Amino acid sequence: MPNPPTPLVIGIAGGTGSGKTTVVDTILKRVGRERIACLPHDAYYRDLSHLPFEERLKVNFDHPDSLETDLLIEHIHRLKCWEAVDVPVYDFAHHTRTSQTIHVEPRRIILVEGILIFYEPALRAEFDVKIFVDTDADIRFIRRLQRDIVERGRTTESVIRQYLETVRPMHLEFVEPTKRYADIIIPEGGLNTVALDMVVARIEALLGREHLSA
Ligand SMILES: Nc1ncnc2c1ncn2[C@@H]1O[C@H](COP(=O)(O)OP(=O)(O)O)[C@@H](O)[C@H]1O
Ligand SMILES: O=c1ccn([C@@H]2O[C@H](COP(=O)(O)O)[C@@H](O)[C@H]2O)c(=O)[nH]1
Repeated sequence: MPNPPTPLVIGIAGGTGSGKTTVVDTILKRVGRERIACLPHDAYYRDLSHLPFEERLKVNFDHPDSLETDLLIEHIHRLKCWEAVDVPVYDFAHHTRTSQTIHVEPRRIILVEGILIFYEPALRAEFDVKIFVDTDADIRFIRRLQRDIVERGRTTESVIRQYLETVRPMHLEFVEPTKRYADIIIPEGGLNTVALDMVVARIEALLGREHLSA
C-alpha cells in the first residue's frame, strides 16, 4: 500500500467582514464537504470564563495573543498525519469556550481561515496556498455591524466602540501587512466568481490527478 498523500493546506486570511467565511463556504459547496477539513482560527480564541463579564469586554480580540495559535498548529499537524481532531467551539456572545467540540476528520484538503493566520511565522509556514480576501474597510465595517448585532449579541454602540478602539488599529498593525505573503488576493470576497473559479479549478486539478493515478 502506498503512503497516503500529505494533505494540501490552504489558508484564507483577510480583515473582519471581508468575506473569508463566504469564500470557505463556496469552496466547500463546489469541491464537496466530504473532501475538505475546515479549521477556523476563530474557534481557537482563549477561554475567558475566569474573568467577570465586564472584564471580558475590555479584552483586545484582534491582537494575536488572544488566540491559542499553538493548538491550531498542533491540529494542522495531526490532520496532516491523517489523524482526526476535536476543534473547540467558541461562544462570541459570552467570550468563552463551550463544553462542546467539533470532531474533524482528516481530508486531502485542509482549509484554515482567520484574520491573523498569516501573522505568526510558524503558522504561516504550514500553508501550501495563501489567499487574502481584500475588501474595503467601510464595507467590512457595515457587514460586521449587521452580523455582530444579529449573530453575536452586540449593540450598535458596542460594535462602533470595539471597532475604533481595537479592531481598526489591530487590523492596520497585524492583518493588512500580511497581505504581502498571499499567493492570491481576492478582491471583494466570496462573490468574486472569476477568482473562485480559479481556486476551485486548482483544487479539482489536484484531486483529479490523484484520482487518475490511484
Ligand atoms: N461579496 C459579498 N457581497 C455582499 N455581502 C457579502 C459578500 N461577502 C460576504 N458578504 C456578507 O458579509 C458578511 C460577512 O461575511 P463573512 O464571509 O462572514 O466575512 P468574514 O468571515 O471575513 O468575517 C456576511 O453576512 C456575508 O453574507
Ligand atoms: O470574543 C470575541 C472574539 C472575537 N471577536 C472578534 O471576531 C473578529 C474575527 O472574526 P471575523 O469572523 O473574521 O470577523 C475579530 O475582529 C474580533 O474582534 C469578538 O468580537 N469577540
